[in-house]
Amino acid sequence: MAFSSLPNGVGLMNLNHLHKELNECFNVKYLRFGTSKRRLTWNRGSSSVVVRAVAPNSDIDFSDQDWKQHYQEEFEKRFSLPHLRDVFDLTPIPTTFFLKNRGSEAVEDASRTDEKKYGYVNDDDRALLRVIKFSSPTSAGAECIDPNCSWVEQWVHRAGPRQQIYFEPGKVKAGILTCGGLCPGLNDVIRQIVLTLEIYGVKNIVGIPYGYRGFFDKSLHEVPLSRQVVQNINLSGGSLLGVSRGNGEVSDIVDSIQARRIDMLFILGGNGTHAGANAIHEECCKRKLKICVVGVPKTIDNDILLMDKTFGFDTAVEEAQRAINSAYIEAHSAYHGIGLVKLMGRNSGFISMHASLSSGQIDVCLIPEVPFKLDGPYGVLKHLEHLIKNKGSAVVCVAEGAGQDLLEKSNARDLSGNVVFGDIGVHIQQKIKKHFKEIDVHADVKYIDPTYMIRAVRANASDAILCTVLGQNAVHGAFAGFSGITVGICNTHYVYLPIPEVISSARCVDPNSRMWHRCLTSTGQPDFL
Ligand SMILES: Nc1ncnc2c1ncn2[C@@H]1O[C@H](COP(=O)(O)OP(=O)(O)OP(=O)(O)O)[C@@H](O)[C@H]1O
Ligand SMILES: O=P(O)(O)OC[C@H]1O[C@](O)(CO)[C@@H](O)[C@@H]1O
Ligand SMILES: [Mg+2]
Repeated sequence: MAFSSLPNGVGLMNLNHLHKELNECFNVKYLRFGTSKRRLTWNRGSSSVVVRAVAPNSDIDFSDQDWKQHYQEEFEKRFSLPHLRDVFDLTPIPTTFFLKNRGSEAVEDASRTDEKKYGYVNDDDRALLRVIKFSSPTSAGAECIDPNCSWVEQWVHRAGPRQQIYFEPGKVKAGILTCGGLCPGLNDVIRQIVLTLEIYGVKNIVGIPYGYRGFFDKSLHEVPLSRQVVQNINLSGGSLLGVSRGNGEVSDIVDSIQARRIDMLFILGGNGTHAGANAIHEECCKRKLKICVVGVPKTIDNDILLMDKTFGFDTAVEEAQRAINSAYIEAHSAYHGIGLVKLMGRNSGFISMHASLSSGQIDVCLIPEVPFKLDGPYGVLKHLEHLIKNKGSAVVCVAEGAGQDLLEKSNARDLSGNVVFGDIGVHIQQKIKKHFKEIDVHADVKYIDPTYMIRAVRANASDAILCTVLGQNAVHGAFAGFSGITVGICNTHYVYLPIPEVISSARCVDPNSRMWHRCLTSTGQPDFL
């Protein structure tokens, strides 16, 4: 990815590259200033997703004393939530979701409660997206709009139940699907969506098997869902509904949604799945279908923009830590032991960084966002030599997407079109063995690849709570009439965001952030360049 580097280390992205490398991480240090002129269409098969490109700051005239106001107006537009009212002339009805006194009699007599006034979220409620005021672009992790790094408030929509809804629950058919790779917590989210839908009064709830495939593979059938069916599913990992990768035509998928008479579709998945969800939403708008499409971001990689974290990430880190601990014990117990752990993280090193930090046992953490050399006087191998001599053992953690420039390029793609990476773990293992043989120093290398063990487990307590809130908010969002949105947590508050805003690029570890610097402090590793 080519950046034109500025003297202060700030990178400006070339728009042409965005189209080509949309799935990769950008360390763009200026915040986005989206303009409708700068919309970029991401074509894939028959589907198209509109994402707003990162505009160079030259688009903003900072000499205009009202530039902040213009920026905020533009921001407000970008983050406004698509609503059924944009397409239909609709009159809302009072909600059937009561916050208190949920006994059957109380529901009959809702007038007894004061909840009409309190406890609902107003459409005008907002949460702050950015909470740090950076004084300079050189401050750790600074994301600046203008060269002075001025403070500009950026508000996003608060999630939660509304007092007015746009569907009669008794007439609603709701569908749920899970797509992409597995992730701890999928069952928790499915469960919460079903429970919440039932509380609104929805009776017709179905699961679509194996992600989008369930819409176009005629041999697959809908799974009826109810409180009874989902009661205990959170006790195991995986997805009750199954997952898949692979392309379907968006028009076929919408044909199928239409034929099934689905009114609300809840889509749990990563960036690819969300791109599909947005394409489905746009196609529904085009066909004037009163269907709400609501996403719930799922990725252990934590690579979705703007969110504190995605569900499954905490659990993945906890599991990864166990693998690191085993590698440490092995390395520490062997004469000149070197433990090597490869963790998931296609474009983003969050799992590796956090597992390294939480374990406290890692000497070298390698992530996709930070280039490194294995050979040479400043390379990883030389450092391992030093560690073996001085400490007697070493433990290395490497993310799957790290150091891809050191491997032979392959053009292989998975069924969804994602690049299949070379195995950096095996490569490093071989290089370490070869290096120590060459210098005639004994080294006992133990390689652990816990990849699928990490994401097949059930959610831990903190993820289970996150899943609960996100699942419930997804249902509230659909009843509130929003479509083409996703749910998330920003600065500990729960919000709705337009899908294109969270998938316009992968969220990455910022090598200038405090967290990466903390990781370096903890490992004590040098720059490997
Ligand atoms: N641009 C797109 N338009 C329509 N559908 C898409 C698009 N990109 C991906 N998809 C579909 O989304 C589904 C999931 O995509 P993908 O395999 O990339 O997983 P993901 O959702 O990104 O999850 P993970 O984080 O596990 O990679 C696939 O069925 C794929 O066909
Ligand atoms: O082997 P699969 O199922 O394609 O999934 C692997 C991918 O899943 C991810 O964890 C994303 O969910 C990536 O880090 C990894 O490349
Ligand atoms: Mg993906």
